[in-house]
Amino acid sequence: MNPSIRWLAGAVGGHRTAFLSTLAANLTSQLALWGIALSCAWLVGHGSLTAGVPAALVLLATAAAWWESYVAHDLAYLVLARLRGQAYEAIARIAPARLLGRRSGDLSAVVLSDIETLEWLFAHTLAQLITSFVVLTAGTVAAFLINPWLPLVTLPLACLVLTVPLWLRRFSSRHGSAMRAATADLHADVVDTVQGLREILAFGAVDRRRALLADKTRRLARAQTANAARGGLEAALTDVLLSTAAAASLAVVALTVSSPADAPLAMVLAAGSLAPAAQVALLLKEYGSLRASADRVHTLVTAPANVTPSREARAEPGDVVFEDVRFRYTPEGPEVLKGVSFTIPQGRTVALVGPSGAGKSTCVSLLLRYWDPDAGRITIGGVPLAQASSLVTVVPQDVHLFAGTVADNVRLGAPSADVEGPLATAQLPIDPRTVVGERGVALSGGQRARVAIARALATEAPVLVLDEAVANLDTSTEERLASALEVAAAGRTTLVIAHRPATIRRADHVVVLDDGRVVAQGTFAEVSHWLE
Ligand SMILES: Nc1ncnc2c1ncn2[C@@H]1O[C@H](COP(=O)(O)OP(=O)(O)OP(=O)(O)O)[C@@H](O)[C@H]1O
Repeated sequence: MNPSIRWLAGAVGGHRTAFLSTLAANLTSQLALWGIALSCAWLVGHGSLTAGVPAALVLLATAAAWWESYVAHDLAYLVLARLRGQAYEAIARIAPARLLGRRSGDLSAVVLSDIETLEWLFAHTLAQLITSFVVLTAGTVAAFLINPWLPLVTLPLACLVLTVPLWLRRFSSRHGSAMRAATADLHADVVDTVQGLREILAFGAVDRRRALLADKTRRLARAQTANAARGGLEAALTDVLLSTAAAASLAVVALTVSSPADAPLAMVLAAGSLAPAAQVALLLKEYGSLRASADRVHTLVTAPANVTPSREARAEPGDVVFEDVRFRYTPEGPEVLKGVSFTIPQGRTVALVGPSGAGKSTCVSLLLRYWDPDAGRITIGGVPLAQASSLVTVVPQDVHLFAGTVADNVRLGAPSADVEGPLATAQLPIDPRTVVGERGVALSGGQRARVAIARALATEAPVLVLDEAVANLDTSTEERLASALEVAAAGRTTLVIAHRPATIRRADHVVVLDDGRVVAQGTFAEVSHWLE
């Protein structure tokens, strides 16, 4: 069995009772259906059984089918909920490092559509496969007891039917992967289009975008057509084999059953071993797409973390120290930080400056523990960052606001924090109940930046990272904000990345980075010739 499918089948282990209920209900329903056919066949042949037996079995089969549908879907959605939780944890664990290589639409396709596809595995496949094999075995044994010739014909043909999905398995896997990949690709482009709608309209790119989406839709349609054509071929082959088996069974019954009264029963017993084989073939028709989805979910959920797990100790505020920090984004990529050392004394502000690509944002990413350094270390108050990362908060360069109110966004890192105080410090005179719209579209760029500042202040973390936080503001707002930040930074250990001389001048200490190295540090006056 494919390792991803095996891993997913193992996920059912946490819901053993629901799985056993599904199995029992499916078995009861299948055996009751078989019993209906057998009792009716007996009735037709002998006329001695009362109609009460098939009627009771009909009731039993109906109740069991209803119960099975209920518990199978209960089981499926329990497992899907757990998988979604695992996918979310994986995204949190690997973000943002590994996510940088993936498109957000592709990621949401894994979390939404791939996991949803697996519903078929949990609600309609696992228990049903076991039941089909039980009914197949019982049917073959019963047929052997009544007429030893019957299984000699039906069993080889039933086994042949079971192998039909295997004949085309290579194609099924290929079609399934192509279909899931095309779905995810289209999903990613739709999400990208919706997110960038304003730019698309502003730059008159609607037609080109529509053509791109139409192209991706055609690619998906081609993958679906190929998959459906293979499914049709599988169904046709299965039908040919089943028809051959039915005709052969009829011949065996005609040649070997002496009493006409036993003939209907013999035919039903023959069908008893063929029907489960047909059901297995039908269930496995979706194998390719299930496998592709399982692979994608498995890859995400088992992706290793970028950083060692945090072990928050009772870290106290103190100096933030970078000691000979070295880092590269990928093992084969260039070294981006080549032994960076500097200190941000407790309660002071350090400005990190340097040309584009010098490694300033990388230092911030390491301080926020998106990645761990390859060598060297970062400490706060002498404690390794892994035990002190809750002391750090950030005002990022690209602010993301969630749909909701200003207060919801300010409280992102501190759910019970006071909102008015941080908003006042960030100099944002706004009603905290104001709805910000998706990604904060209802606010101006300057307002969004100030919500981000209030959000960072609300956490009361003693180490503050400002990544070009004033980039979105006009000159007068920037000046007001800069003075507000000075108040906020008082008592906090602050690292500012800024290109503006005014911001750099206000810092207590300036660290100049170039090509991943600290090339100078000191007061603004001491390093000013590096900044020209
Ligand atoms: N996710 C990434 N994967 C691979 N390389 C990266 C990644 N992020 C940044 N880099 C590379 O690392 C180097 C340092 O980038 P960084 O963003 O830290 O520079 P910076 O000084 O902040 O630049 P800027 O002022 O333009 O923002 C650059 O060469 C950049 O191309």
